[in-house]
Amino acid sequence: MTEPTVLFRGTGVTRNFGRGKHLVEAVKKVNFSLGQGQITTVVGESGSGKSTLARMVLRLLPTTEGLLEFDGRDVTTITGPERAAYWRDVQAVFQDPFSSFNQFFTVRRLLSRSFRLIGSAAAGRDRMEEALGHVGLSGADVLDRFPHQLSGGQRQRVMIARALMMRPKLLVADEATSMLDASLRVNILNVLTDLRDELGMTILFITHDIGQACYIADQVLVMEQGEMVEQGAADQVIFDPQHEYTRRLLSDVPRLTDQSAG
Ligand SMILES: Nc1ncnc2c1ncn2[C@@H]1O[C@H](COP(=O)(O)OP(=O)(O)OP(=O)(O)O)[C@@H](O)[C@H]1O
Repeated sequence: MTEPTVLFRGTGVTRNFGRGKHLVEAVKKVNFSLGQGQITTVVGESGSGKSTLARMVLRLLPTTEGLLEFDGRDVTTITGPERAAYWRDVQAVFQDPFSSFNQFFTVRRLLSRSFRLIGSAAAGRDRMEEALGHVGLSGADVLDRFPHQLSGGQRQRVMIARALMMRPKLLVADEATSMLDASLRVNILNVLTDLRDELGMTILFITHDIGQACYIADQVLVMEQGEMVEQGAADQVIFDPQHEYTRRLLSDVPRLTDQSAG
């Protein structure tokens, strides 16, 4: 198989919090790349630095050290209009879809807020329908509903649609399925693999659950206490893990090894 084009590359990426006795090295000199059109998952236990890494990729958190390159450009310290443009190309979906919703806004109103970034209301409406279609929802079904009238899975699909309206090149999903029950979780994972297969979307998927990581990933990055202890093609990491920590994570989900995860 030919190597995919690299869309995002992190080199020596480091993030510390606090100092002196209170220093926390949340992410330590991590090197990784995200292949265009691939799903890369970052997996690790709570506190391993996954969200900190995701927030640096999203440029929501400055790096302490290291280089971030997107589409061949150094984006490590971009600010102002350059960063605003970056946030169109790189969109995020977070854990709790409820928290991002104003309970008194319909889905239509929530999604309409992106229109000004798209240019015109007419173009925005087209994109809204298109984006809802990509996540398997129809406007007629959800646009006039309020958040409490949607299931958790529908809410998360609306949030993915909102991100897709910007036609991002990279979608970062940080524990985007962890508040959903198992069947809805698989449904969202399938939405993400469809986005990869149909749109060629590049996805960075963050999870503490190696079962989910393996279910959707092309590439798996394993983090332990701020370090990236293992990375490789999903099959290689699942069936021939090199690091003890990865083996331990995998041993918690024995059924994975017969590829029946879900
Ligand atoms: N703003 C902050 N100030 C101080 N320490 C922080 C901050 N954010 C994260 N940390 C610390 O950095 C380390 C990594 O945290 P991070 O949230 O990135 O881990 P995680 O793998 O995403 O965990 P979880 O799955 O629980 O979200 C932890 O020790 C955490 O306490």
